[in-house]
This record gives sequence, C-alpha cells and structure tokens, in this order.
Amino acid sequence: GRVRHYKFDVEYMIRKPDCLEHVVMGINGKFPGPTIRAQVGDTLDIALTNKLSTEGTVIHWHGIRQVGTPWADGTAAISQCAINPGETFHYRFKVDKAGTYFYHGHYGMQRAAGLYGSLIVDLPKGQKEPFHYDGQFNLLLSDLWHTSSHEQEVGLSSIPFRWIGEPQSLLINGRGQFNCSIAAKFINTSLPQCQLKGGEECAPQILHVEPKKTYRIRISSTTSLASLNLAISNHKLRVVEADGNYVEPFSVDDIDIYSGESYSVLLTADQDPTKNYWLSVGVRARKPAIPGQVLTALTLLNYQTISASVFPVSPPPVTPRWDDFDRSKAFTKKIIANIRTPQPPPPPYSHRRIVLLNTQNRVEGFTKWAINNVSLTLPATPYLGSFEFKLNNTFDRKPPPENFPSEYDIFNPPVNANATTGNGVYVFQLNEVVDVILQNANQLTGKGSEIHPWHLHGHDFWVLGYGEGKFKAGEDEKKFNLTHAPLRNTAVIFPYGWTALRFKADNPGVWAFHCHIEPHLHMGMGVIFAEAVHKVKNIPSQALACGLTANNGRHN
Ligand SMILES: O=C1O[C@H]([C@@H](O)CO)C(O)=C1O
Repeated sequence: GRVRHYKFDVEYMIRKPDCLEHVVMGINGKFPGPTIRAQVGDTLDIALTNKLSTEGTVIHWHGIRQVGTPWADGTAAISQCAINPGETFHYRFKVDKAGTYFYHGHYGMQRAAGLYGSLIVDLPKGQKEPFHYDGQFNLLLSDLWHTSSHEQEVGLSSIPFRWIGEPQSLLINGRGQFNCSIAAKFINTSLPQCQLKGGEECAPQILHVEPKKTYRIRISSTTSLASLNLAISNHKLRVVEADGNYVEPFSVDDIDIYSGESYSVLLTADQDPTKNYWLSVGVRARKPAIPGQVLTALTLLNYQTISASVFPVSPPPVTPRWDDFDRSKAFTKKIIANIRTPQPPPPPYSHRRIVLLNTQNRVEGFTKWAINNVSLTLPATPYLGSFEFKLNNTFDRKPPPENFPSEYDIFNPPVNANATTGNGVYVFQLNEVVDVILQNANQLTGKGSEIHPWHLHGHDFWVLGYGEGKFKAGEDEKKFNLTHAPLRNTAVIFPYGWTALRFKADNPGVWAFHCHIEPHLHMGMGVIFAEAVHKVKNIPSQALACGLTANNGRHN
C-alpha cells in the first residue's frame, strides 16, 4: 500500500448548512470536512492542525480498527491528549478493510458542532466487490441545532438539566433546508430557503442517474441524536454492506440508520425515466418535537434523460412511524453476514460475559446516564499513557461492575436514581473472547425507554442477537446466531430490550465503547476497555504530552 498524506486544519467557520447562518466546525475551509478516499493496505498520514483559538481537538476514524496503532484512534483522554490550539498531531494508521467509514471529533461535543467527514476505503485495483454497480454516490447524514454545541453542553451539565431537544434540521452531505423539508412545505411555500435554484450552499446535491444502470449509494450517519430512515420513491434498495462488512443482500423500500452506522445499498434506475423521484431522510425512534411533523431532508434522484428541475409527480416517501419499533427490529434482524465472502464466524464460546445495564440517573442532582450505575467521566491523563507508564493514581484501578442486581426492574423508573461517576476500566487479556450483553431499561421518570446505538472502538463485533425484556442467562444464549452473525462496529439496543455482542480482545490498546448519541456520551454513557496494553509498542510521545504523562511518565 502507499502512504497518503493529508493536511487537516480544524477551525470554526460561519456557514449556512440549512440556509441559515451558523457557526460550524470545518476542515480546510470545508464543511463537512474533505472526503478521504484510500485503498485497502494504504497508510493514511494526516497532519491535523488545531486552528481553534480556545479549545483542544481530536479526530476519531470511525470504523477503522487501528490494529497496532491504538494511539491514533483519536479519542481525547483515552488514546491521546487533546491537541492544543496551534499544535499539529500526526495520525498515521493503516486502512485494512474496504468499506464506508467516516471520521469525526471525539472531544467535548465537537461532532455536534459539525466536525466530521467521509472516509471511503476501496478494494485494491483488480479485486472485485461481491456485487456489481456502474456508479456510486456517498451520503453523509447529520443533524443540526440552532443552539451552539457549547450552549448544548452547558445545558446538559446544569441544574436544572436542560435537554438539547430535537434537531432543527437534517443534513445530507452538510446541506439541508430549515423548516421547509416537510414535503408539503417544500412544494408549496414562500420561504426563501425552500425556493432553491441549485447553486446555493444549502441546495441539495442531486443524484443524477442513467436509466437501467445500477448505483452503489454509500450512506453513513454521524447524527448527534437522530435515528434516521432513508427511502427513494418507487425504487427498491438492496442492502449489501454494513459498517464496512458485506452482508447477505436483501431488498427493502427503506432503510433505518442509527448514529454511528454505515450502509451501502444498490439502486437500479429501472423506473419511468421521464420522471424524477424524491430521496427522503426522516427521523425515527424519537417523538417529533411537533406532533405529527417528521423532520425530513430531501434531495432528488434525477434520470439524466430529463432535466433535474422537473418536479417529481409523486410526493416524497413517508417516513415510517417513529415508534413502530417492530418495523425497526424487522429491518435490523435482516442484517446477517454475507455467505459468499469469507468472514470469520464468531468463536463458538466466550471466556467472559459482561452485562451492561443502561440507565438514566442522577449524580448529585445532575442528570446522567450510567452503566451498571457508574457514569463515565474521563481522567486528565489519557488511559493509554497511564498504562504505558504504569501510573496508578490517574484513574480508578478498581474495575467497574460486570453485572447489575438481579432484582433491578427494567420496566419501571429506577427506585433509587442515584448513581456515581467513575473512570475505571474493564481489563481484558490478549485474545480473550468477550460477550457483552447491553441491557436497556426504563428512563429516569415516567414510562419509556429509548434507542441507543452502541459503538465499539478498535474492533468489529459479532451481533449475536436481540431480545425483549431482561436477558435471561442460561436461556437466551441458546438463541444466539453463531453461524451468520454480522460483523459490525455499531449496534442498537431497542426499548426495553437487550442486544448481545461478541468480540475478541485481539487488538492491544484502550478502547471506548459507548452510546453514539453525542449528548448521551457526554452525560456518561460509555465504558472503557483495556486490552493487553503491555503489548502496545511505539506510542508517539506527542500522543501523551499532557497530564502526568507529559514528560514521558517521568515526573517528580
Ligand atoms: O438524555 C435524555 O434526556 C432527555 C429526557 O429524558 C429528559 O429531558 C432525553 O430525551 C434524553 O434522551
């Protein structure tokens, strides 16, 4: 593979992503950041310069496993020190698997501020995908608030707690139209942002297709909060890839996509070529801020035989009901490993099981999320450096609980909502096979249970199964899918349900495992896995230039 060099300057910029002016984070003057395109086996060398004037930054390469380079994972306080204003940090790592990925900020709530972009890894020349296509598109989906990420962050860590609410706009490749994305308004309105000519910075990017040809549409979601559904009028979508892994192809009218996930779907332009069609992205899984009004982003599928300005005759696809979770589960359960490409099945057994109860809690009056009653707070010294230099006082060396009390009632608000904060880590031996059972529960007050997409750094995991209610040890594992379990890096837990994952601790490093909803992570919804860290070699000193590791761990 070759080495690809990039220079990334991270800065705040004034832009109009949804046709209204906002401050967003950008890279090299671009929002979203530039798309990185590489081939399997390449080494990416990204010199990231922090051009922010008052805060640190890091970038996480979402879905890249960072085999042998855990210090390049881009997680502040975990794999490295946040990069200070004016400083340049070199991320150097190998991309070893073809697929649709993305990158994003992983410090504070910088992803919510717009620090993200696409990362696409192609097969080496001469190698073929297990499916055919004539062209491709890339859609990076995100959500946007009209309050700044700083304002959101302060609200979340205030008493009384101030929730961020639902987004104001959805963006496709950083473009949306505030308040006119609801189909009826899009068609019949006088709002200027709904009357686009096409050259505006917020104008949707149109997908131009030739009749009869097949296109690969890469779709990834870096939303802060929203669970999304994507559909194109009259056209079937054939799902072929999920999180950089080939899946057994299946055709659907629409796909669900949770924050942290990526898919490739094939679309064949086999419909009436004298018409154009809507591509619609709508919010699911959370109650709309305005009852009955589904927040939507739209663009067009244009048959190049006609002008892109020809208005579609049929209305945009209707996003499935937000709380039709049976439908969501039916889609998610269709995703299984591709049978024709060699993908390792999960090891038939695990050495260890960790059950993680997800609850909304209170810590000293603050509203938090906790895992087995511990809400994650990150230490000042990055974990990787603490292990490297055997520092014992930088974080709590007592590992967090591996289960929760059996009498815990997941169907009701917690009897005692008080949790604690913590920064302990789950420690794994090299090649230990670990099962994680993610257990959902009722929210803090009232009746309800939310969706959480969990993302693992440093690995893909096998999704062994999804179930309803409380996981029943000794019984539910009999239903695990050990033959066609899909490999993924993000998996959702459904309301009041559990999700079972298996992974092999074969990548020495310190890895975050967390809810990919940005405010939830900020509120403590994550855990830290440390794997055979003594095997990690050659950590650049630049990664550890802060806290008690600032002087190569020699401090007095
Ligand atoms: O963490 C959250 O807080 C709010 C709500 O539960 C309290 O305002 C919400 O919808 C979340 O997902």
